[in-house]
Amino acid sequence: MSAQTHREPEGSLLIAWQLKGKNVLIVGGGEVASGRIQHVLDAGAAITLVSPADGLHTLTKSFIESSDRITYHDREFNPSDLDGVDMVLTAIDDVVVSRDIGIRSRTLRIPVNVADDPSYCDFYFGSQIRRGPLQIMVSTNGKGPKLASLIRQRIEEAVPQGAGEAIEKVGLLRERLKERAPGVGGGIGRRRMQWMINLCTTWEMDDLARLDDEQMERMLVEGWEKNIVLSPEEVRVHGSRVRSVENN
Ligand SMILES: C[C@@]1(CC(=O)O)c2cc3[nH]c(cc4nc(cc5[nH]c(cc(n2)[C@H]1CCC(=O)O)[C@@](C)(CC(=O)O)[C@@H]5CCC(=O)O)C(CC(=O)O)=C4CCC(=O)O)c(CCC(=O)O)c3CC(=O)O
Ligand SMILES: NC(=O)C1=CN([C@@H]2O[C@H](COP(=O)(O)OP(=O)(O)OC[C@H]3O[C@@H](n4cnc5c(N)ncnc54)[C@H](O)[C@@H]3O)[C@@H](O)[C@H]2O)C=CC1
Repeated sequence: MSAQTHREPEGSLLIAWQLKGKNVLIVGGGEVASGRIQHVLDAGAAITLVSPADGLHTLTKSFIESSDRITYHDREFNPSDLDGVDMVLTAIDDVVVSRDIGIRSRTLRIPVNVADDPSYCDFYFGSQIRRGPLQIMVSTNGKGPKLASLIRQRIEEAVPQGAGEAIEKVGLLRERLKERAPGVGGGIGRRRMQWMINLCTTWEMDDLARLDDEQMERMLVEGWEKNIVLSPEEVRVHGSRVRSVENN
């Protein structure tokens, strides 16, 4: 056994939780809650927001006014707010009520984040970067949130400009490839994956970001069908093949 296996685990599970169409209860409407609202809206969920109107942050107010996915209640938390929700986030300035919500949520087996007490959290937030479908989260597992934020800023500077757009285009191309060559697993799966790997490793991100509809079609008809990956030059200049990568 390696030394690694003897150590107490210090991490948490990093996953991209799919919340589209789910119901999230947010208790509190201050600055921290406004950040939570943004993240949950980005994830496509519906929000029930419970917080007295006199404590609302300006950002929270603007979310309530502009989003049709927020149901707002101008009052304090009530235990029946937990009925039928898929996730609970509390960001209030009352640690007794916070912990009570944490305990009730756990009893009901609803995943909960209590902003002011990590020991009542089933999961933590992290410092996030979003560029289209690209999502990067820095977590220090509760040890140093401010440092997480500073590290995130350094990563932000290092992420290539076209990364979000490149991922968007690769996503579209993968969908079209699966339509053209359907089937799960087996030989076709292996061939599709090798072709995508060759494409992603030989093309610059900026070139991927510039791919248009017609060029994608050419890559599939003249590339995939012949088991090669066309170069950006070949894709842009129809017919004149300059360089291509064999798909093996
Ligand atoms: C455990 C966790 C639970 C959770 O919130 O999910 C948690 C807990 C607590 N934070 C506290 C304080 C601060 N939090 C921030 C900022 C952020 N906090 C975030 C996440 C997390 N904070 C989770 C772990 C994150 C990780 O693992 O790294 C970020 C990353 C994401 C987000 O909130 O969206 C966001 C940065 C977003 C960005 O900039 O990108 C700042 C800095 C600032 O405000 O500028 C301060 C003051 C400075 C400091 O303390 O570092 C306190 C009070 C401590 C006290 O009383 O002393 C607690 C409670 C406690 O620790 O007991
Ligand atoms: N996890 C994190 O990243 C951070 C956590 N915190 C902690 O998070 C908590 C919230 O911070 P802020 O948003 O800055 O506070 P805030 O004071 O701006 O907002 C608190 C909100 O909770 C509402 N509220 C209070 N009691 C309520 C109840 N019983 N039911 C419903 N709503 C209620 C208030 O009306 C207000 O809208 C604080 O305890 C703070 O220490 C602070 C900074 C970062």
